[in-house]
Amino acid sequence: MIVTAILTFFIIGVCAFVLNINWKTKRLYTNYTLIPYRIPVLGHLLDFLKDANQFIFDNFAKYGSIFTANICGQHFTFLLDVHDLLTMTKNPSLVFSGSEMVTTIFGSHIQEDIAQVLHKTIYPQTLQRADALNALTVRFVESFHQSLEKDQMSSPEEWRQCGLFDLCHRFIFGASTRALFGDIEDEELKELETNFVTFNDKFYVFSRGLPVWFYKLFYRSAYQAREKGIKLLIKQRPNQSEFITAAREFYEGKHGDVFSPTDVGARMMIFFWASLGNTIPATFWILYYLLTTDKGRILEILREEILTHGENMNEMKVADSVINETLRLIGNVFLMRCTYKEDGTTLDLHDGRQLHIHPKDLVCYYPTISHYDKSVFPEPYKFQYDRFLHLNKLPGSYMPFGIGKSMCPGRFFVRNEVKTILITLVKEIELELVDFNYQQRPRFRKECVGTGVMVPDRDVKVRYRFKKQ
Ligand code: HEM
Repeated sequence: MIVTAILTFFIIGVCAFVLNINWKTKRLYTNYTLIPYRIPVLGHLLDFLKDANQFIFDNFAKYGSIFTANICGQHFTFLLDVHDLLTMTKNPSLVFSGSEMVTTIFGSHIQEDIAQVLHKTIYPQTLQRADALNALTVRFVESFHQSLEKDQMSSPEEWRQCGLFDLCHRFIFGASTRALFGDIEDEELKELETNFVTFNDKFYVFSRGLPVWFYKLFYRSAYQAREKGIKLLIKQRPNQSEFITAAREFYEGKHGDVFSPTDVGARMMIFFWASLGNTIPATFWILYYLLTTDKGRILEILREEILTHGENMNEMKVADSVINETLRLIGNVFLMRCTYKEDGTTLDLHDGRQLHIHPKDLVCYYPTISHYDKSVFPEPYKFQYDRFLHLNKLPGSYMPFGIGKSMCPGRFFVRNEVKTILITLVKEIELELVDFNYQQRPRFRKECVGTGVMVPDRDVKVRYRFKKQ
């Protein structure tokens, strides 16, 4: 009798459990796969933190171009066929989902209407308009050369040995920060730099959108570094760029009642990180591929290009192709959208199917999938410096800077920064690898996936010296 009762309870329990899962799965994901997970509450979090790139590629191979992951209760539907991308980005009910993310990463909430003003007015006028971009580039070049001269004076013509990543950091950090934020005293710049490095090292954890208490408890020094950086950026400096001036005026003037000084500092922190966090590793990979491919022959080709066209950056087509090809290989971002419509929204997919997006679920495109698609980019794992040289326009499946409304507004500036460094390298500096061992080459830091560009897991030894003029 007792055995029968226990068995009955057991069977009812199992049925209820199975029915509940099925019901939930059916209700939410008709026709699409919610990937099974073993750990309740966390869902796929650990797989995702360990190696999100592998997680996506594995599930793409297993389930095809649409599947849903559960990360701590948040559903991410990956929509990985490039033919469905425009359906996603052009759907008026889907909006850029960065606001919550930005809140956790930088501690500053950004409302959709403010984001629109930035994208429609401030970014185009101050980072993309030719004369504003030109002025910003000139500031970068001046600052960059000032720091080079200091370095050169310390021991002219001597070889200096360092890490390639460290060198790129030195090339970019001060020059970019001063070009954007104005004349920062050396000491304050140093302080900003220390805090940037600490926060940036753990940036990937902040980008996973976990609750604030988690960061305060487990990532205390990175959290504090962010707060110190925000404090340092509240202050205005002379000669700040048109971009920073316009953004500050917008926050402090029109929205002065909404934004406290700390909020403005946090907004500045977003621009500060955005201008450096991807640029430094991208420059590292560009120089790494130039130094390790074809025994430095591409640097020779670049030298010829620069000698032929002077220093006209718009004419540096080989440099553009090198930058594009590097970003194809290392560009790494999640393009995410969500809907706030109560009944969600439905996407009509290219193959005739429909995908319903529930409110608060995230839809996510991962451009790395198309960057490594051999039907678009033959021999996708190979660095081919001239791959983009013969294309009139960039292919639709190439998007290291994002797509649509939220596309990176700094994409023109970063090209000019890199070209400044390339011009200097071919004209003024000799740079070479030291004891390079291909077996111990840098790989991508697996845990940093999705934050913009892949970060190298180790540095590469180089030496450099200034050429005799
Ligand atoms: C290789 C270097 C860079 C890469 C790969 C890169 C990539 C990106 C990506 C993928 C986004 C988000 C797009 C989206 O989610 O749809 C973004 C946003 C942004 N980037 Fe860049 N970026 C780079 C350099 C820069 C630089 C130098 C600046 C300097 C001003 C900059 C300023 C910004 C800003 C302000 C945003 C936020 C736009 C918003 O308000 O939504 N970026 N970037």
